[in-house]
Amino acid sequence: MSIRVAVIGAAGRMGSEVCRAVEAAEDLELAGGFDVGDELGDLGGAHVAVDFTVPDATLDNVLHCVGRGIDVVVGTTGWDDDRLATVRGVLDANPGTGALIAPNFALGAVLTMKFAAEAARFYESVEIVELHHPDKVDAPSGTAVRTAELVAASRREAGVAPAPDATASGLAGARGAEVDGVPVHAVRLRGLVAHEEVLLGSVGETLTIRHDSFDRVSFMPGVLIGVREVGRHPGLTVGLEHYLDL
Ligand SMILES: NC(=O)c1ccc[n+]([C@@H]2O[C@H](COP(=O)([O-])OP(=O)(O)OC[C@H]3O[C@@H](n4cnc5c(N)ncnc54)[C@H](O)[C@@H]3O)[C@@H](O)[C@H]2O)c1
Ligand SMILES: O=C(O)C1=N[C@H](C(=O)O)CCC1
Repeated sequence: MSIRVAVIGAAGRMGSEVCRAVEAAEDLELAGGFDVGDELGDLGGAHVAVDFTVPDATLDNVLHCVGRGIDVVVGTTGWDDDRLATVRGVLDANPGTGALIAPNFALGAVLTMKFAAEAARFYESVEIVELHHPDKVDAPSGTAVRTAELVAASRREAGVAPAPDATASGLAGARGAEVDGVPVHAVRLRGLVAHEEVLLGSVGETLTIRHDSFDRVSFMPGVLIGVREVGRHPGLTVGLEHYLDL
């Protein structure tokens, strides 16, 4: 039996790509595409809904799906602990339903986060540069925020001292935004899609871990893994790495 998939945000850059990927997959069936102004209802009888919308809309969409027992795969950014706790609460009331929320479905981006967290305890300094297309509405990227959190957790656990920084004066923003003590710098440039560099340094050496998504098709293998696996993972999962045995 094929998995029926609804796409919320279907008219957008990611949503339209997901519709194409679902239609091209033999084991999946597109139950419907939904965008602003559409009544979600039972999402066309979908087993799984995929949400690529905007940070302001995604929580309501997820609650709508989970409240009806529809598994949901979410790529939209803008999640924080309070919003995740709200989702957990609704999932507790709907046992058996699964939600996967992942800031990045590109397999290389997932590996970059993993490698960066692994490397972070060995270096004095770490900073993150994320580079995206200029139509992106949030900064820094959800991926960079998650990378910084994982890096910071790894350094905390290993007892690494804060990175050295003698800056005593400067223009606001020149040192980026601090996420969990890690400076994150956001570039918006026409021609880019989604890119991230994690820069690590100690005396006499640096290590740069870089990932580039040149095309939104790069996110589709990960999205389809999410769609196929979410039914086997009841409750809330944050990050595709948990479906990849990483
Ligand atoms: N997790 C990942 O791998 C990944 C990859 C790329 C983008 N993203 C994130 O996905 C999100 C969407 O990115 P995009 O480039 O496709 O944006 P986009 O602006 O091209 O598309 C968003 C779509 O959502 C629709 N929308 C807005 N509010 C809605 C609502 N209430 N109900 C239904 N549809 C609604 C918009 O009309 C639009 O068509 C962003 O948060 C982005 O950061 C995540
Ligand atoms: O294009 C976007 O917008 C992207 N958003 C995600 C993020 O904020 O991390 C993932 C990469 C592309």
